[in-house]
Amino acid sequence: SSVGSRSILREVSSNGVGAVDYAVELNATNFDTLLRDTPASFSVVEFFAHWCPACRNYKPQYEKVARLFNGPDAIHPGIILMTRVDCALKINNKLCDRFSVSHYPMLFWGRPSKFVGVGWEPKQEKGEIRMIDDGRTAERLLNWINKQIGSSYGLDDENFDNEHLPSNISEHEQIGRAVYDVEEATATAFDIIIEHKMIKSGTRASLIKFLQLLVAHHPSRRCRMGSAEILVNFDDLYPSEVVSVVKSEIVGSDQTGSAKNIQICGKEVPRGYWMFCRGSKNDTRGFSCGLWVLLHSLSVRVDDGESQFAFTAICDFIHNFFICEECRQHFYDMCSSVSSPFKTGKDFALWLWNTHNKVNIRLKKDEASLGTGDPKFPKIIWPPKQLCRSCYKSRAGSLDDPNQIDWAHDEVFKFLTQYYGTTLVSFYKSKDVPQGMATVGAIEDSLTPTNAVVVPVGAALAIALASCAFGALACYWRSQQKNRKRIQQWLTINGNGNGREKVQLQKRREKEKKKRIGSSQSHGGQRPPVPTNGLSLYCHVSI
Ligand SMILES: Cc1cc2nc3c(=O)[nH]c(=O)nc-3n(C[C@H](O)[C@H](O)[C@H](O)COP(=O)(O)OP(=O)(O)OC[C@H]3O[C@@H](n4cnc5c(N)ncnc54)[C@H](O)[C@@H]3O)c2cc1C
Repeated sequence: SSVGSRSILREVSSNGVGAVDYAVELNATNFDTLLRDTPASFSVVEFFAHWCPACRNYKPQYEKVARLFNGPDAIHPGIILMTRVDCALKINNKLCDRFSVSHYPMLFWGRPSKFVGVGWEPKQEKGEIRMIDDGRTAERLLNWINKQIGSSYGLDDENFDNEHLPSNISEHEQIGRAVYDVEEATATAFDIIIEHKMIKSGTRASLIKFLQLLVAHHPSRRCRMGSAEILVNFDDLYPSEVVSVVKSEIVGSDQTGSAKNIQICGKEVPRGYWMFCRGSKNDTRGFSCGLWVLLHSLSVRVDDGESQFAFTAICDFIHNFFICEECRQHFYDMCSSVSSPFKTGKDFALWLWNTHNKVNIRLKKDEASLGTGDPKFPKIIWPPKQLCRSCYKSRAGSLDDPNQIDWAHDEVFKFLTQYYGTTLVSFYKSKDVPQGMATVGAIEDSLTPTNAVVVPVGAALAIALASCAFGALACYWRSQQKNRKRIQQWLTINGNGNGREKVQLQKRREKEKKKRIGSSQSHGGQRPPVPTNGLSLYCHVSI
């Protein structure tokens, strides 16, 4: 079964008896991928067997801890990924052997990337993966964890707080995690568009333009690939009114249903929580912060020749698809006040930065009078001197008005490029991923492409498609349109045609589409139940 955090972390699965499971169930097919891609700093992996009575008794204890860290309402999200692997499933045999599982439940601790592609042996006690030797109850497990990371989490923690972002870590270091928020914002924006049925004849072109921008310049490779897939299948996924009439005649059904299955940044996203954009109070930052970071990260990646295109793509996207009425209106007013087209990427990036500062100033006043701001993240003119001293030419000027500050614009642009370019993706890059794995990682800085990219052929094709960006897509897009026209002409010439021909035509198109997308399915079987030896705390396994 698919165990993306989308289905488990976000919606938190029901375990069939009314309660929910917070721990993410992994299996041999997704173990490495999920642990490699998680933004969490640490991971606990519980090896268990569903037939083991001790494991069943232990489950509520484990879940009490998992509740704190996993799921959309986690009190401390994004720090520890709590997972479990069912060793009684045949599919997991090798995986459980890899970790020398000798009893159930058996718990391990480590940085998520340290679990990828490796195993554990009893002699390895001092290695980077550690066996948790005292986690028999929820209290003891949480104490064990607290000792490892110097935290003071409690099972009764209820307050939403931001203490997981240690105050001694600068914003500059934290931005490295923002790439996960950029993914989250992209997927959330897309979910909102689908949920609110916002793709209409008047907004289609604007979405296509924005998707083109994402394909070319999104800092996350998996979002680039997802955007490319949506773009090339756009007509099938979101038929325009004219086409949808023709299509529904052919297949006799409404095609728009398939749109819901598209996950623009892969099935793990949205995860349901924010990292860099997490506020100190619920609902203060999150999506709108992630959206700003996405826009800035796009703005520093566009070339001079694309700057005007990027400007209109972003303005139109916010105008048509940002569901905050006041925000979209104000932003569009600022877009409309631009009188001459942008000629350089630098001018466009600086315009967006300045526009964001104007929003900050306005909101600073509103939040002060209404008390609606996040006390830990007050609106400021950005970047402050602590982040970029060289951005300020002199000390003079009012910090309440960006226009009165004597900005060193070249320095501001240099800073923006660094901050939203290389630093934004640095956290992922610095993650210790085993050799060979790094090249198939989901996120990669498009400003600093690596030379030696080794990927499977299928992925290479998709990446190539994504990298070719505007040119290839425009070309592909046009050929798709032509194909569609040909079909329409064919239908017109043949009138209603006979039913069999239409069905054949539709089947051929479906087949071609399937070929393009490819399919991946996991298979699992069950190992026959093994009798227990009656131990109440652990079930031993002979290996
Ligand atoms: C296009 C758009 C228009 C909006 N308009 C409105 C509105 O009219 N009214 C309203 O109430 N809310 C509006 N919002 C939401 C609002 O701007 C904030 O996103 C929200 O209040 C959360 O604020 P935050 O503290 O997370 O910081 P945000 O303003 O969301 O900024 C996110 C991060 O960007 C960085 N940053 C801050 N300023 C700049 C800058 N000038 N240049 C580059 N990076 C910067 C900082 O690291 C900051 O943490 C808008 C959002 C967007 C995306």
